[in-house]
Amino acid sequence: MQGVMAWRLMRRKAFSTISKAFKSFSGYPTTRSPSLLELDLPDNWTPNPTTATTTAIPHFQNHAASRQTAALIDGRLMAEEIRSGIASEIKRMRDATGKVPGLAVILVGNRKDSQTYVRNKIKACEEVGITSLMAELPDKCGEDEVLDAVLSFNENPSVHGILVQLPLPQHLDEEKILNAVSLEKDVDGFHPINMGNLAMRGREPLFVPCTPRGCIELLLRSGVQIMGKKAVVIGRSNIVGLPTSLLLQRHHATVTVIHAFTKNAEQITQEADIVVSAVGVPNLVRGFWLKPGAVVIDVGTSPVEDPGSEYGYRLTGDVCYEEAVKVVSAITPVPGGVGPMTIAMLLCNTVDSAKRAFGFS
Ligand SMILES: Nc1nc2c(c(=O)[nH]1)N[C@@H](CN(C=O)c1ccc(C(=O)N[C@@H](CCC(=O)O)C(=O)O)cc1)CN2
Repeated sequence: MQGVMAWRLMRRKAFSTISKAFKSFSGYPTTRSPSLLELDLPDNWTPNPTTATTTAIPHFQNHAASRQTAALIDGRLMAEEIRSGIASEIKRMRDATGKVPGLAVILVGNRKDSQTYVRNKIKACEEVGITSLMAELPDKCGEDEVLDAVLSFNENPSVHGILVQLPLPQHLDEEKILNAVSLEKDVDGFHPINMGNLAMRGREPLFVPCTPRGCIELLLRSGVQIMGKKAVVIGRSNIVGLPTSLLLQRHHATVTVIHAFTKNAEQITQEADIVVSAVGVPNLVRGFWLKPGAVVIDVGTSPVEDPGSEYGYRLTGDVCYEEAVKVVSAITPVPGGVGPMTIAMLLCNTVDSAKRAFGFS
């Protein structure tokens, strides 16, 4: 009896010590485990100091000698086909319902790249028959102004898709703003509930994020079998790496995610049948990282100085293209691979949303 009492006393004391320890982490409710959730470290990749032209790698040289050349996965062409299908679908919708889909875009600040992407999205909408609305806000605007724009588009029945162009200026709370987008109109698929449904088995997200959906479409339309394959996703961002890894799992691949803290990234990637890279580090993935015959989807698009080109720079992927083409069986180019598919998938998501709203199939 005494033993039981002593054990109970000990247990109560231990519990009180643990809960005190939890409470000492300011801001953490006691139901959360700090050791599990606190380690949010940025992925600061160290760019590869070598380039394709300066370092010879024996493994790569072997393949270079065999002059194997990969098939090009043409994202521009596929996106064009998809856009033409969408245009017909919208015509059918307009004929049947008298209505067309509407997309609202929120652009904050004056980043040149974001302005270009938004311009291209609006042009793509026009071409297929989607009505577009735009809220352009200055770099220094307050969070309330952005939230007001989101809320007014949430209420607008002629808007079926809302997107907030990322990245937002630093002073704005991205999480709060993205959470404010109506789940039914979140055509980027960035809402945490949508992402949660994407992650869970047996659940269906309302929208699949555009770039990850584009990556899978590129694979499927190229006849690449995903089921049972080893896939490596390089990068774990919320908008590309994470949802792409979830989608590949949904297609029954065995997925490994590589990030800035991964040891032996090269060896892990060497085993993959499918490699999707989305870190934005030019030429990070060298030819010798890749398994002969693998399929590569390169999401990275970094501007790299190039005095010889028209604008003084050229867009470069994460994968060293000149080396990779001699090793793999198929690869997306940069530009002209994933980028155009991102916009095509945005149009698809907007049409899907309008169909749901109109009860049209
Ligand atoms: N709200 C969002 N913000 C951002 C997303 C997104 O999906 N939703 N993705 C990226 C940017 N992006 C779309 O917004 C995007 C990037 C690149 C391309 C593209 O077509 N690239 C071309 C090259 C274009 C050029 O020459 O400059 C290519 O790869 O061929 C389209 C869309 C971050 N923000």
